[in-house]
Amino acid sequence: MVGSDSGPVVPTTPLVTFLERVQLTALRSYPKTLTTLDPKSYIDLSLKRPYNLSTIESAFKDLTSESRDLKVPVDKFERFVKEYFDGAGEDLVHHEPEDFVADPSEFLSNVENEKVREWAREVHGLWRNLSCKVSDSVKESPDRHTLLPLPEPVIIPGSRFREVYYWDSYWVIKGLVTSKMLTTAKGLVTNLMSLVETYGYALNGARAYYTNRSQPPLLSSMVYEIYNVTKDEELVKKAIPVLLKEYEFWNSGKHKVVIRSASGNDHILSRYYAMWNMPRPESSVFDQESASGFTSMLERQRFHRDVATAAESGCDFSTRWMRHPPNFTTMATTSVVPVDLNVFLLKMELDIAFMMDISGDKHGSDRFLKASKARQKAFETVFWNEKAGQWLDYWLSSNGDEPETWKAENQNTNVFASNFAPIWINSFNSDENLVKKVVKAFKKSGLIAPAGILTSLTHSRQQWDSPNGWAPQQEMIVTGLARSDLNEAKEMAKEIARRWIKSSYLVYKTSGTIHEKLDVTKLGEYGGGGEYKPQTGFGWSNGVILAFLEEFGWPSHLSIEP
Ligand SMILES: OC[C@H]1O[C@H](O[C@H]2O[C@H](CO)[C@@H](O)[C@H](O)[C@H]2O)[C@H](O)[C@@H](O)[C@@H]1O
Repeated sequence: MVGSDSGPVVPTTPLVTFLERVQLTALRSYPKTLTTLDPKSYIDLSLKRPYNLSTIESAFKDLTSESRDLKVPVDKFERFVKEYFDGAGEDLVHHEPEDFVADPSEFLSNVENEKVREWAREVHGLWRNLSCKVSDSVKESPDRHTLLPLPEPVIIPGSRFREVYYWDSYWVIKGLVTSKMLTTAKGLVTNLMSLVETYGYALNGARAYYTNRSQPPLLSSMVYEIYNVTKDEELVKKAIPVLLKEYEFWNSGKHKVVIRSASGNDHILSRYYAMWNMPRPESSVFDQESASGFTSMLERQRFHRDVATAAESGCDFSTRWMRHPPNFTTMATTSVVPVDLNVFLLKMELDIAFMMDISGDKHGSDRFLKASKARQKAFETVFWNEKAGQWLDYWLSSNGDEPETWKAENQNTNVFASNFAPIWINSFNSDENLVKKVVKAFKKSGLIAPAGILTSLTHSRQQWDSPNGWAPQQEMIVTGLARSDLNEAKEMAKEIARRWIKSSYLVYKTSGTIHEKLDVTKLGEYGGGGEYKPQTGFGWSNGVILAFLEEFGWPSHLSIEP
C-alpha cells in the first residue's frame, strides 16, 4: 500500500475488531472521560449464547443506526451489553491449586521474625485468589471469546488483568517455587510453551488481541528456575525445541539488528518490534486519541507500531522510548536497541546451552555458548559506557533493516533501572572489577530509593517512570548483586530487598492507605510496593516478596514496622 509502513502485521479476529467498536460506543455514550473508562473491560467481553457474532453485529447496527458518532443513550447501551455479552472475566473460573498447602514444610525457614512469617503465609495464601483456569466454553467455542484456551490452570496478575502475562510469569514462578507449588509452576510453563508451539513466540498475554506481539523473553529462565529445584530432565527435553523456536523469533526478521563497530566487526543484537500498526485493541480509544494529531496514515501507523512495541517491551510506557521526552507522540520504541532485552536473550543462550548439555547435546551446547560469548562482546562494544559505569540503550540511526555503524552519541545517557540489568547474568556478575564499577555507578545513579529501585529518574507520569510503577528489573539487579563475590554488592542487595519487602508490607497491612512518610499513591517515587493490591495480591509482586524473603530471610530483631 502506498504511504503505509512496511512492517509485518498479524491480523486479529473478527470478534476483536467488533469489540473495538463496542468499546468506542462506550466511550462516546458514557458521560465519562477518557481517564475513567477502562477500554479493556469491553474487549474482554464474550458472546452470550445462543447468539452468534453476526446476530450481535446486526443488533449493534440497529442500536447505533440513529446515532451520530456511535453515541447512544446509556440505558440502551447497557441493555444491549447485558443482553448479548457475558461479563469480562466470566470465562475464567476459579481453580483450587492442588499443590497448595497453607503452611508448606520448610517454608521460609530463614524468616525468624514472627510478624513477617505470619504475613509471608498470608502472601503465600494469595496464590489461591489468583489461580484460575480457562472455562470449558472457551475450549469448545474459542471464536466467542477473546480469552485464549490454555491446557493448564493459570496464575493471573489480578485486578483488570484477567489473563496470563508472559514476563509476569517469571516472578510468579519464582514465588511459586518458594511456596513449593511446583505443579502449578510447571503448568504455567506448559501454557507458555503451548503458545510458542502455536504462534512461534510466547504472546504478550493469552488473549486474541495480544497475538501481534510478545513480551520480555523469560521462558528459559522459568524452565531453569523449576529445573533448579526439581532436576526434572523431562521438562528440559520438552523445553529445548520450544526455546529454539522462540530464540529464532527474537533473532530474525525485524527483531534482529546489526551494529558494526569502528573496526568493522558486526554485532548481532535484538530489538522489540510489534507486528501491528493500528491502535492496540485493548486501549483502542486511548491510542486513537493519542494519534489524532498526525496528518498522514504513514505517521499514524508508525506511531501505533511504536506504541504496541512498547507494550512488547513490558514497559509500557516510559520516556525511555521517546525521542523527545516527555512528548508521547515521539514514541520510537522500534528505534531502540534495549539493554534489558539483550540481557534476557543472553540469559536464554546460556540457559539453552545448559539444558542441551544436561540432555547430552554437547555440540548444541557449544553452539549456544558461542552465541552467548558473541552477545557478551556486543554488550562491551555497543552498550557499555565506561564513564557512566552502566550499559546504555542504543538509538538506531536508520530503520534497522541494514547493518549500521556504531556512534558514541547514539547511546542514551539517561538513567534507567534497565541500565543495570546485565548484572543479573553470571557472565557479568562474576567479574569483580566490573561489579565494583557498576556498584559505584549504581550508588550515584539516584535510582536507589527509600523503598527499592526506581524505574527511571524522570517524573513523566507514564506507567514505567516515577511516580508510577516499580522497576520490573529490580529483582534481577538485586539477585545479580547478591550473586557477586563483592561484599559491598551483597550488602546492597540485601538492603534493597528489605526496603522493598517493607514497603510491600506497609501497603498490604494498611490496605493501601497509610503511613504519613510513605504515601502509596506515589510508591514509584520511592521505588517500592509495585502494583501490590492489598486484598487480592498481584501476581508478580507476590512472587518477588516471597523470592526475596527466601533469598534474604528476615532476622527476629529487625522490625518490619516503619
Ligand atoms: O492494557 C494495557 C497494557 O496492559 C499490560 O501492560 C501492563 O500490565 C502487564 C500485566 O501486569 C505487565 O506485564 C506490563 O508490564 C504492564 O505494562 C499489557 O502487557 C500491555 O500489552 C497492554 O497494552
